[in-house]
This record gives sequence, C-alpha cells and structure tokens, in this order.
Amino acid sequence: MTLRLAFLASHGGSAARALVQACRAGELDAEPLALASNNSRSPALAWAREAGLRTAHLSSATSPDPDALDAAIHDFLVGSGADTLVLSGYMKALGPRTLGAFAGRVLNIHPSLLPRHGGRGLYGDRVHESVLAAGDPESGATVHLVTAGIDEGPVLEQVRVPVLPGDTLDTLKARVQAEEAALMLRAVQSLAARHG
Ligand SMILES: Nc1nc2c(c(=O)[nH]1)N[C@@H](CN(C=O)c1ccc(C(=O)N[C@@H](CCC(=O)O)C(=O)O)cc1)CN2
Ligand SMILES: NCC(=O)N[C@@H]1O[C@H](COP(=O)([O-])[O-])[C@@H](O)[C@H]1O
Repeated sequence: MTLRLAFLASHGGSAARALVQACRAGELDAEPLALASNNSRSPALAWAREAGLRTAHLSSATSPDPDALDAAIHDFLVGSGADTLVLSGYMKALGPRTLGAFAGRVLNIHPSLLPRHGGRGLYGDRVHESVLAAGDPESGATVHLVTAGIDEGPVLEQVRVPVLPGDTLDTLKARVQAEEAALMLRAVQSLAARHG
C-alpha cells in the first residue's frame, strides 16, 4: 500500500525535500501530499508550493489558542488525505488531536543520539552545542516515532558520526546533517514495507 505523506517544517524542510525526491525517483512507495509550517517565510513552504504540494501557514499567529491551532493543523493534514506525518525540522510541540489522528505514524528526525541531548529546549543548533559542551566522542541523528512527550518516542533508526578534535558548531552540524536524508529515507521505507 502506498504511503500518503504530509510534512510539518519550521525552516528548510530538508528531510521533506529528500523524501519527495525519493518518491519521484521511484525509491520510495509513497505519495507526498501536503506541507504546513509555523513560519510563513520558511523556505520549506516556498519549496512545497513549487513542488505542487498543498501548503498552509499554521501558527500561534493564525490560531492564538493552542487547542484551536492543534485543531487547524489536524484539519489541514487529515483534509489532505495523508496517513503518515513527517516532522522535518519542526520546532513546535505537536498537539493531542493531531497526534491522535496519526497514531503510530508520526516520524521525527533529531540531530543527536537520543536519548542524549533531546527534550524541550534542545532543537537545531542548540543540540550540537550541547553535544560539544558535554565533550561527547560521538554524535549522530535519530528518527523516532512521535509521542506526547518531546523526543521520548521509540527510536526507529540512528546513525553515528565522530566528534573530532577542534570541531565547531558548524563542522559538527554539517557532519550530522550529511547523514540525515538517508536516515529518514531508510526509516520511511521500513514503515512503507511494514504497512505494505
Ligand atoms: N508531541 C511532540 N511534538 C514534537 C516532538 C515530539 O517528540 N513530541 N518533537 C519535536 C522536534 N524536536 C526535537 O526533535 C523539538 C522541537 C522543539 C523543541 C523546543 O523546545 N521548542 C521550543 C520552541 C522553539 C521555537 O519556537 O522555535 C519550545 O517548545 O519551547 C524541542 C524539541 C517536534 N514536536
Ligand atoms: N528538534 C528538531 C531538530 O532540531 N531538527 C533538526 O533541525 C534541522 C532542520 O534543518 P532544515 O530546516 O534545513 O530541515 C535538522 O538538522 C534537524 O535534524
């Protein structure tokens, strides 16, 4: 059965772009349908419009009440016909209504070896800074199923990279991000095979 994909992204949407490219190259049995962003100026939103996906800007600016925002995100994603949701650099907590509608079918990518350097307050560059400050010998990225708690869901796939002497935020981030697209593709391919 072909997966029906939707995405949430706050900035570039790099994982979403990699998955859509894989769909169009026949490497992934899935149909990309929609992308919403909490950032009206996100490059991910502009790219998704160009790519022919349904798009929406949904944030506390469009729905100040958190429950109403969760309902608006739910209605947009469910309305797109998607059955699987990928968080592609989405920096907001997903609400109970949206989580409930896609139970067991929400994937997130996090730029560390969870459970290390995860949780509220740890996102984007802050994660790599936390790894460097801790003096960890290795880092990596994790794809996990999304649950109500931040970064607490079961791990599906991980990739490890070394932390090298002299590493800066930018050098470590580049080494981790170079692995993320393939990691997310592997995780979604496994999900597609499980639901095939
Ligand atoms: N219900 C869930 N929602 C989300 C999860 C999750 O596991 N369960 N993962 C995050 C992604 N993420 C880490 O991978 C993450 C995102 C955001 C934060 C965070 O602390 N955000 C700040 C706000 C930041 C901003 O406004 O830009 C906050 O909430 O105070 C931590 C981890 C996606 N959603
Ligand atoms: N907590 C989630 C998180 O920190 N996600 C990370 O944010 C970056 C988004 O890049 P992008 O906007 O270019 O896709 C990615 O490295 C992703 O792992």
